[in-house]
Amino acid sequence: MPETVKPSDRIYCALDTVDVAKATALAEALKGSVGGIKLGLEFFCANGADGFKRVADAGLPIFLDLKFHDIPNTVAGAIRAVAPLGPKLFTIHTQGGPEMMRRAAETAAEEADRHGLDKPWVIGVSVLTSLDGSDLNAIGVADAVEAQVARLAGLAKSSGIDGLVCSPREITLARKAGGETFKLIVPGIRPAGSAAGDQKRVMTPADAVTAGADILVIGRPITGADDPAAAARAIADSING
Ligand SMILES: O=c1ccn([C@@H]2O[C@H](COP(=O)(O)O)[C@@H](O)[C@H]2O)c(=O)[nH]1
Repeated sequence: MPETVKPSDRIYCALDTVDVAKATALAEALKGSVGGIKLGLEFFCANGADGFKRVADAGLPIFLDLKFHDIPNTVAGAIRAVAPLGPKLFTIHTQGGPEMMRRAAETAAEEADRHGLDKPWVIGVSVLTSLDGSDLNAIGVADAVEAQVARLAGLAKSSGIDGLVCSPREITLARKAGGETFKLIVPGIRPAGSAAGDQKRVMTPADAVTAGADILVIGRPITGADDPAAAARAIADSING
């Protein structure tokens, strides 16, 4: 992403709700204050493609965060199913392995071509921001979070996908592994004084942008505010500052 990107354009607001009316109202209210909307498992499981289209009608780019994690053939099929919706980016799990990531990249390109759409960014989730080193150890990963993210970033890059979801604390090492054009999509963002909730690896919006994040994924600090658009604008101003 070029250096001239407006701070608000870097913010994608996560609308984690089952309520389509609430999500569409938020998407309308946030126009001009954020760069895009993230729809994830909670929203999509409840509302599917029709719900996606209703939110997309607000006109903001959509990040479809379904974190596909399955065998290559099944992930390719899921990508074929969501491609016609035209998300700007979508997620798969890097832990699905190199063959799955290669098939995902190929399928996304083929389907975009077939439907006459821009190719979506295929983004690999590395280590969820709700995990820390002891959680990794509990699932049998002996390495530190940083080493595991660096490994998965290198694998994502060599498998031909467009970027990585990582916590703000791993931006520098993920950039080193992926290079300048590799998109870094970063949740675990908390303005100073916000509750971390279930996020374990967090940073402020300004520090994450300074570290090199392309997109900041921010949910509750915006959606839980009395005035979500004002909260998003305050976050963009904090990045400017
Ligand atoms: O590692 C990850 C991957 C995805 N997410 C998603 O980002 C948002 C964060 O919401 P907050 O309310 O700002 O915590 C949420 O939709 C997650 O599914 C993540 O947090 N970490």
